[in-house]
Formats: sequence, C-alpha cells, structure tokens
Amino acid sequence: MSIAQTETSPTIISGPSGVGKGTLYKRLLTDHPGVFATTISHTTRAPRPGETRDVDYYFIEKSEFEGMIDSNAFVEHAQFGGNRYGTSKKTIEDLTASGKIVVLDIEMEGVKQIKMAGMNARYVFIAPPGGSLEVLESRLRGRGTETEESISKRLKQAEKELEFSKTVGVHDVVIYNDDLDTAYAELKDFIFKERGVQDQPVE
Ligand SMILES: Nc1ncnc2c1ncn2[C@@H]1O[C@H](COP(=O)(O)OP(=O)(O)OP(=O)(O)O)[C@@H](O)[C@H]1O
Repeated sequence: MSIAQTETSPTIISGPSGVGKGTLYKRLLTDHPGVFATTISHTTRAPRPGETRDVDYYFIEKSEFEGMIDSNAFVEHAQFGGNRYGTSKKTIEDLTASGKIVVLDIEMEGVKQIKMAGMNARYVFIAPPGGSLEVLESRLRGRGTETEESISKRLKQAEKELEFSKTVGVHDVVIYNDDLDTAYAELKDFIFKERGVQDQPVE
C-alpha cells in the first residue's frame, strides 16, 4: 500500500528548533496513546544523555543512512547541525496499517520533500509568540541541551523556517506557542476537526 492511498493521513508538525513542537507532540501522544503514534526517525547523530536506542531514534552509521537514501527508503531526509535525519516509509506504513493516526515532527526541508512527493498529509506549523527569535533563543538555552555553536546554528535556521512558514498554501494551520495549554488545545482542535470528529475519541 502506498502512503498516498492510506485512509488516515499523517499530521505533520514543523517549526523552528526550540519552539516547543516536541513538547506539544509528546503531550498528544501521551494523552492519547490509542489514537496517535509517531514514527521513530533514523539519525546519524550521537545519542544525547537519557536517549534510548530504537526508542528515541534509530541511531545508525552514515554509510547505512546513505544506503537507505539510495534504496529510496525515506519519505524525507535532511541534514541538520552536521547530522542526518530521516523518516522511513516503512515506519509510517506500519503504524497507519495498525490503525493509528501518525503524527510526525519534521523540519523544513523534510516538509518540502513530503509536499513534493505528494503525500496526503495535514501540515501544522508551530511558531514562537509573535514570530520572535528571542523567545526561541531563551527556550533553547532553557532546555540546556545545546552548545553555543548549536544554538546559533539553530537560530540561523529558524529565521529561514519562519520565512518559509509565510508561504501561502504550504501549511494548513499556524499555531503560535505562547501559552502551552492554549497551543495544545488549538493543535488538538485542528486534528480532530479536520477528521470530522466533534469530540475527542474515547479510548
Ligand atoms: N509555551 C511554552 N512556554 C514556555 N516554554 C516552552 C513552551 N513550549 C515549550 N517550551 C520549552 O521550550 C524548550 C524547547 O521546546 P522543545 O524541546 O519542545 O522544542 P522543539 O521545537 O521540539 O525543538 P527541537 O526541534 O530542537 O527538538 C523546552 O525546554 C520546553 O520545555
């Protein structure tokens, strides 16, 4: 079964690093484990402290990653911060076949690739309050996972992503993550409304 033919199309969440998309989508998955699921990405970056292999990411060697690109195994893949990241077609297909709504956290180049591939999906962009880079910077610092170099790389990239988010017709909705609970409510509203569900499904 090709991805375009699946009945329940994935929801794709994107937005600049530090905007809070990981926080939002983890909450979605934790609150509704029977409804939503996310794929595990492949990456060539080293695990961060506290991350688990084959749970947080499939941590693989560069050569293996390149082999997967050659065999067209990814729906999208990108290089970011000197490392490669990708979402395999198989992981999306397996989850969708199991009846879950797939929610993906994908960066800008990946969104472009998925759009180009014509995958049937819903696109959500998470933006910082007022489109502010200062808020992103303080969230990235507050997270305590990035070096100064990594923070400045991410902020440069963030500028491009915010610009891209203004392109008409790319995203189905832009959600400003000012207050986390409000942003979360808007995200759930969008996903459930788009699926014609009035109330949230009972699990
Ligand atoms: N609405 C919010 N208000 C204040 N802080 C927030 C809010 N949303 C998220 N944060 C905090 O901002 C930091 C960055 O959030 P998160 O790690 O979810 O970002 P991200 O967009 O997934 O980044 P990356 O793409 O680098 O993984 C975290 O420390 C998180 O707790």
